[in-house]
Amino acid sequence: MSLDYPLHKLSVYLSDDAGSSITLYALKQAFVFAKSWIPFCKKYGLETRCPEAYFSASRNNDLHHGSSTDKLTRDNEIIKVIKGDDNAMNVESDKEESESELPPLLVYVSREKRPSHPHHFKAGALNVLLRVSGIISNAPYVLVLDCDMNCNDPSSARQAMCFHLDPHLNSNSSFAFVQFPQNFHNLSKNDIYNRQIMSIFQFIASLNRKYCKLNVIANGDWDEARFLASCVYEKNTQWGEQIGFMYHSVVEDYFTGFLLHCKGWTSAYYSPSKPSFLGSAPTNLNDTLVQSTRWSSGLLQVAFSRFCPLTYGISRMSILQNMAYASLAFQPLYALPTLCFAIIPQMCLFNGISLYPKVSSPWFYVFLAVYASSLCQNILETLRSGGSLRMWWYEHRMFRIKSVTAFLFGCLDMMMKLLGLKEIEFLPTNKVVDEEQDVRYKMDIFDFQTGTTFLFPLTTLSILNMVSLVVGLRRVIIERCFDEMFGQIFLSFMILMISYPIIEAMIIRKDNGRIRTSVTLLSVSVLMIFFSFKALASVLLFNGGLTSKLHILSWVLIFVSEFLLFFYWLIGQAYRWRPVSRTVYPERLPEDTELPSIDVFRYTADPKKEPTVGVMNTVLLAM
Ligand SMILES: O=c1ccn([C@@H]2O[C@H](COP(=O)(O)OP(=O)(O)O[C@H]3O[C@H](CO)[C@@H](O)[C@H](O)[C@H]3O)[C@@H](O)[C@H]2O)c(=O)[nH]1
Ligand SMILES: [Mn+2]
Repeated sequence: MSLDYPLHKLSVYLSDDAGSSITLYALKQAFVFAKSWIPFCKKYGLETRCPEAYFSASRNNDLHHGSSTDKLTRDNEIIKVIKGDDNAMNVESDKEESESELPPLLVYVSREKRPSHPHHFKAGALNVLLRVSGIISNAPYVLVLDCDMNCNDPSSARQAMCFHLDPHLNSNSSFAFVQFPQNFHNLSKNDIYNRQIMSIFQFIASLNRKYCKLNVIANGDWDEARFLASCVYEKNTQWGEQIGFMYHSVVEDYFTGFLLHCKGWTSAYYSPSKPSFLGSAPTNLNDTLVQSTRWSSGLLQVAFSRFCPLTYGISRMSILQNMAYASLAFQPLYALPTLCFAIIPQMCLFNGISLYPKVSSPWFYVFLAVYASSLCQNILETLRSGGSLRMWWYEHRMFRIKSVTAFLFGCLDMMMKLLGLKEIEFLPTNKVVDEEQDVRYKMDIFDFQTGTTFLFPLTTLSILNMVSLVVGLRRVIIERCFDEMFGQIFLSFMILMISYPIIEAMIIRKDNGRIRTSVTLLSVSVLMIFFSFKALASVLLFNGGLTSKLHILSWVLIFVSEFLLFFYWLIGQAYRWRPVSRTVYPERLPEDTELPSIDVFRYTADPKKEPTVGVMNTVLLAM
């Protein structure tokens, strides 16, 4: 609300998927607060206008806390307002202030959700806001902000308008959106979970609106707005398929952007040195992996559909842009080669089978060159973007960890979906910061308080690598076959270096963030069963000939994995071109520019709550 923009041209909509009375109450308080806060910001030219960020920076929390306790005491009244459908509309207006001083229009929307109707998560919430705002303010531009993001630069909307109003950029009215990079306010110096390298950006979309502005506010006729926010409204319509934000995938930002680009819309990527918006990144392993799993499933939903970038996009956009979309869509498949590299060479080392060329052979240097050059490329990129070697190492570690967990579960989700066994869901990330976990994050200590499903692959692979390295080294010393086995020993060693925090958390650590002994025991048992089964099969089924068959199979798998990695590397090259080819810097708008109006969308959801049944309110809080 305190954007540096003509206030009567802004309308702020809050979608509350949790249908929570506290949110509604907080919104009312926010409006009251805004009446004094906005003039205060303007008078003193504050740059940080998100009250929470401002007060935490100045360590003056009194005002903030004062208002929140008052929130709590008046809670019951608000629940009545929310539940009683008839009283839901609540118009508050303060006639004493002159029009230009009034805070922007503020609207609370809690859409109707019923288990029998898919609500399509965030994209569904956005589309409801598109429709409801269409009959209230119907601005030609929309600014979309997640609940865990805040505006860091009050002039951001003006800056974005520079692109939209630029006659050169928008010469044939095909300019759709300006995207800002995701920046976070809660990262630690080294960011062990590596959220910084995130590369999915969205924020401002201007879409054709289907509605013309009705004077809902004056008439007090809310039936239309209620109907638009009801769960039956979209039945047998093109919403989510042709109109609004797209439903096909849980990464609706990626998919909607992809389709807009396919349809010939253009966009700008704008990354000013002072970040325009700041969000909250997950700061523990569990949240990071939950989020990555959702993204992996959502990306594969696109990759394995008729919208696969490599087929659908190839004729509709430039080859580089298409490669960038494709490399993201297929990224979760990294799980497969990564798993092969973490299991097969180690099993072979354990059994004394050599997979890679001898150190003395010239072919060895081909492998070495490929491996070293890809590492060097990554290191250089991290250093060039202002990172350190240590950051590269954390990034590298986190990518491997995600490959064998989140990416893997994304692949499994997708397989179950293809087999019709499961629907993919949008599990919102946790928004509550756990003090203890936060302390560990700031000290670069991993927090392994997460489900066994996520931990099991990590512990099992670490133990497998540990055992095979020890057995392998023993064999090398006894049989003197260092030359043949060097590749595999080196690989196991690297994996163990990457897994160091996992091993430490299994064996040494005693704090709450350690890995539970039960998980370690489970991994050990599964490995023991696996090894004894192999020995048994070798004797009973193959008369001891299993080793040679395994040798061939291992070779094939490693070859396929190397090939897949090369394929990813190749399509991933397009990314490296993107910042250069798409970053444009806006010029300042002339002082007398007539600015268009903007509808600001914010939306929240309660991850722990079941879909709200039957709650449907569109509350006009202020005008
Ligand atoms: O049923 C839902 C689920 C989510 N949300 C909202 O969607 C936003 C994003 O959810 P969050 O839990 O913060 O997920 P993130 O992983 O942080 O979101 C990232 O990934 C999403 C795609 O998966 C993108 O839409 C987001 O812009 C991007 O920040 C939040 O405002 C939620 O309140 C809803 O309104 N309804
Ligand atoms: Mn978020």
